Amino acid sequence: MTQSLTLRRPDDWHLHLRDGAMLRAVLPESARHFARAIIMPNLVPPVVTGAQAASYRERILTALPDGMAFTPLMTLYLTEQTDPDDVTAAHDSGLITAVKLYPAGATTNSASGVRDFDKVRAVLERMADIGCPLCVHGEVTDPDVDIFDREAVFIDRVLDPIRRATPGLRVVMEHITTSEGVSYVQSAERDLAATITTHHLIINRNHILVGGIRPHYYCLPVAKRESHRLALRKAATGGDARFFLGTDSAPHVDAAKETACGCAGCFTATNTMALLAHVFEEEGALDRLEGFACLHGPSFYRLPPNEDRITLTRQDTPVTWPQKIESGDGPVTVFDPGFPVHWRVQP
Ligand SMILES: NC(=O)N[C@@H](CC(=O)O)C(=O)O
Ligand SMILES: [Zn+2]
Ligand SMILES: [Zn+2]
Repeated sequence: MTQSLTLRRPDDWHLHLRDGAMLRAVLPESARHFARAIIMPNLVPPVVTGAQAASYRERILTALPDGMAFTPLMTLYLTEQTDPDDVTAAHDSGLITAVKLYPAGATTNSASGVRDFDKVRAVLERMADIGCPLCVHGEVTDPDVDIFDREAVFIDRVLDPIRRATPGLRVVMEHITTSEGVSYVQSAERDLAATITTHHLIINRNHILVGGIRPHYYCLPVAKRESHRLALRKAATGGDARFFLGTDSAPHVDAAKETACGCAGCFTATNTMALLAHVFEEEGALDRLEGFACLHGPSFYRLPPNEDRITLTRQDTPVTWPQKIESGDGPVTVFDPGFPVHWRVQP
């Protein structure tokens, strides 16, 4: 029996497109299914000013193949030197949708991130005034904190103090990976939401480490134990509008992943919607996929939902997708869930 599911066209509220040849290779993978995406600014060098965001936006639009529609929602990379007036101008003109906070050293290309949170206080206050959301990579970088505890410790030591000190600041905890992250978001009546990735609904830390080390499952925040994965599944499929899709699709060429010190990031743009249909079906929540992938994000960002539709169909034989995308600098491995998937997005 063929089952089908029609949804509003989804958006991706956390996406890495990179630049140059990699941008040209991965952009169609997202634009094929997604109408809009929040574009992460962690290029080398990062997208720090409004002028840099404007030129990155142009490069994305230039890389978009003819006939494809896609709206990049730009972000600025917050540094200790960020000028509140530049943020205001970029936000008021509609150029940027959010500002991204990376604790210095927390993840890929985060060296210019924030070390001393007092130094960004004025920018955060300005963002609260103008209604510009802050997207947060929520991990402490303190070497004494175990990598599996870094998200929970960040909430207590950094995020909650920032939110208390900056009433009205609208915050998205990006790519949450823990039950503590879920509970923290649920504890806030307003001004707080979280993105959840596709891969964190599928893998736990055993998938990375048992039976051999799997570099393509290594991302940051690193996948946690099974109880956390289950908490994320419950949050994503539970219908709560504070949780929405941010794939964190983060391409790295295989040579940078399959090496002694491999980069963090899972590339899921190609098969995310099929995988989400699988996950939501398993949870008996197919009717809530549209909320998670198409409605809750626009509602938080105060944007209209997309008017056009996509259709997912379920077929008896497992679907296939390319195992790798050629990037110009080498192949990028597409996330492999490790189980057969029967859903596909109708072309
Ligand atoms: N998620 C990752 O593991 N990597 C991201 C950075 C990030 O989102 O933290 C990347 O840019 O590769
Ligand atoms: Zn991150
Ligand atoms: Zn990311």
